[in-house]
Amino acid sequence: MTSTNSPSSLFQVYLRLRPPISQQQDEQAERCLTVEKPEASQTHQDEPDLVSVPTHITLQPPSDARKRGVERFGFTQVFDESATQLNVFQETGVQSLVKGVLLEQRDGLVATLGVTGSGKSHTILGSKTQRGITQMSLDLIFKSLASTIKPADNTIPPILLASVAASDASESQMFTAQTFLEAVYGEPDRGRNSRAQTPMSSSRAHTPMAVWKSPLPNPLHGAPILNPLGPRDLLQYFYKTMAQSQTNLSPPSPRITSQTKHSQSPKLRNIPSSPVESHRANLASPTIKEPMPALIFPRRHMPMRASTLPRSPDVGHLTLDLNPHSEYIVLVSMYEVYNDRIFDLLSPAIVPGQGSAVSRQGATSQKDRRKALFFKPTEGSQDRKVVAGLRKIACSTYEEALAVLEIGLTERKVTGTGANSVSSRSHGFFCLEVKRRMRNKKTGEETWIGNTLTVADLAGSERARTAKTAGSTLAEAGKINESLMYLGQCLQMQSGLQDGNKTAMVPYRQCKLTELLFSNSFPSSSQSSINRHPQKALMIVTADPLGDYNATSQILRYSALAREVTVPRAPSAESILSSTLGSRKGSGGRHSPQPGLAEELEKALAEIERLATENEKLTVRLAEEEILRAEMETALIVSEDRCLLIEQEVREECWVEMDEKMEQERKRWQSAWDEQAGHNDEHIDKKIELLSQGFKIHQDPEPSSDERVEELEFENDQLRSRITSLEREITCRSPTKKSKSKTTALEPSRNTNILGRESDIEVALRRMDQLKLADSMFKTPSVDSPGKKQRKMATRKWDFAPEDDI
Ligand SMILES: Nc1ncnc2c1ncn2[C@@H]1O[C@H](COP(=O)(O)OP(=O)(O)OP(=O)(O)O)[C@@H](O)[C@H]1O
Repeated sequence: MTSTNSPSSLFQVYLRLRPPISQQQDEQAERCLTVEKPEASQTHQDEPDLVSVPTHITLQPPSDARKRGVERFGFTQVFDESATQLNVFQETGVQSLVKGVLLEQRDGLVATLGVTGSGKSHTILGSKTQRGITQMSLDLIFKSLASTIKPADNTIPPILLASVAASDASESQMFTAQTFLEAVYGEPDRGRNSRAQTPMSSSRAHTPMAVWKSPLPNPLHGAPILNPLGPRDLLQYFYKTMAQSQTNLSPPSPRITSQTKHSQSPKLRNIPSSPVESHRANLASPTIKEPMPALIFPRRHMPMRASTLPRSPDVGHLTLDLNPHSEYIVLVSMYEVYNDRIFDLLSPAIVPGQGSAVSRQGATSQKDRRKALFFKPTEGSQDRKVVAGLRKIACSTYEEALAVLEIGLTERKVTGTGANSVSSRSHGFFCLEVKRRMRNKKTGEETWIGNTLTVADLAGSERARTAKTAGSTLAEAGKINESLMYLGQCLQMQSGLQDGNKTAMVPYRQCKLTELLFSNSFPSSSQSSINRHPQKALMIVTADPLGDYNATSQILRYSALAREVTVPRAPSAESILSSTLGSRKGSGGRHSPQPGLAEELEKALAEIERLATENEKLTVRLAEEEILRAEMETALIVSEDRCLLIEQEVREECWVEMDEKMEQERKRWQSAWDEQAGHNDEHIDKKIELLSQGFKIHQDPEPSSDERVEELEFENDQLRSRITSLEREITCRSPTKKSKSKTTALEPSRNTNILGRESDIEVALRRMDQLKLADSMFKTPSVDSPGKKQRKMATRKWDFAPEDDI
């Protein structure tokens, strides 16, 4: 087993066991973790002569599980359930990390890793009664800086912040806590007192915040627009204000010289006391024309509960001695790694025109609206990677810092509500940066340099895969599993390698989480960074001894500095035999084995011994194979998640592509259709034109009355002659009806007046029809078939049917 206290490890790894939440849980659950008693040689690193600390635990598989080997894990130190928050703070060496930040120009990093519910947040952020590592570190920093942190009224003047911002290498935006808290809560004085609730409070934020350019109208009611105090803005503003009032300062150089920056100078008395005032003055000033970017925060309503702020454990006795003549400033920033991207927790999501709450789910239903930040070396930080573009809040009191922390935590919670779990959807990073004013003795230029203590609360390795349905939930679960797997690989590599190999061998560039945790752990290779020390880091792994065996063993395998598999020794055959013989002796009082029997017994014993050893070896191998299999299973799950993600992305891409093609095709068809319709219209228009040209409407001239009379007389004559011919015909055909018909036919002809003629004609026509009908009825159907006759009748019917029916 490798040494668990290797100074060459990039991370010191501690294990903390969580006490049972209730007595019932303690009684019912099966315990899988046991802390081994410390060996004499295992002593605490800071107090080698005094304390022996436990460093190993054994993980016992549950009784109902298949036969598995007992695993033994080694850590820098193991804290059992009785360990207090202060024990953990002191014995993990967080104090030495703070010392590194304040005095040794060394970054520090504390991270917690563990299964959901194992106590990560409790360790890092505490509870309503107990402070966590973050609060204790903050308190220690502020207590140590008490004599140096100025001014006395705790108001950071803009000029001071401007000079800090000017020398900041991370392209950040800086606010004073007063300004920031005023933006969030709307009451300038509340932030000065302790507004901070316990970080464990369950309050939820409203809307992720929106950034707007001043002087655009504010779309959110009651939300103030504030000066963000970017370095350039601040300096520009400062010099412009100076010029406007009474000073004759020259334009700013990138570095601020000592003569320009004495806030106590009488020349600077008219500087607005806060950035809010600065901004108001700026807006009021006719000489300053450039619109400055501004920030909108939806107001929050959180009850002030100073009395509930936990004050214990107290870390006053750990205070560090600093040079009282140095000047320091504390900057708090927070970010989270969500879906392998970095987001600022103190910056709002950009949701223009939206004043209501926007959940993470809502945001991710399209794309995450927040701007992802880069972790990179910058112009001012060539050899050290920084998260660029963060919002940093300058805090002058412990309470202010806690209030800012509370806001960031609330943002993290809110953004995590898209799925079911709140805290485990992202890895949270809280950065406490302490900068010291430095002056170049030769040039008189001054700058602020500093280091950061980062506290990271990593997402729990819960069974996210059971919740991976689709979309953002799937992506979240996949990314968490993936990042934790890479972290496990890095931790395993870092503990087993010598210093020289580490940069090359630790695979920390695989995801954002490992990049953030490991990038600054290696000594810098650049010439310019002779003074930069690699960061000092520690990992606190939390575990519930009564929790799920599989999840716990996976985390322990990822994180332990050393690991081995042991098999519980079966009682040896000899001991069984001797005990059996002993018992026989005891019962019978006499024992005299025969020599042949004894020999046989010896042989059997030897054989049993051999078999037992072989069995033991095989069991160890089996256990190792089991572990390998479990690791492979994890890798497989991660790969499956990845495949699903890729598949989903490909599907989405295909969908988008198909949509585009369909749209193109639709447009093509539409234009062809329009073109064709145009042609048709043109064609028809031409035809109509041609036809209209060809048509000449002819109207007969109205006949004169004489002509009309003549015409009628002519018709009359014709009809009369026709009648005559018809009468003649009738007379020829039917002699019996001759006289009658003659009488009937001739009767009207006797009527000689003109009116009588018309009725004669009518009568004649009616008779003709009757004759036609009679004629057809009397026709002999000799040759025609009945079918034909029927058809004829039908035809007649057809002839007589009213026109509408036809
Ligand atoms: N050392 C401890 N002493 C007392 N209570 C504890 C301790 N550790 C954890 N707890 C309690 O256990 C519960 C779960 O702990 P916590 O919320 O810290 O888990 P977590 O690992 O952060 O879970 P998640 O990943 O879901 O955020 C809380 O109620 C917490 O107060």
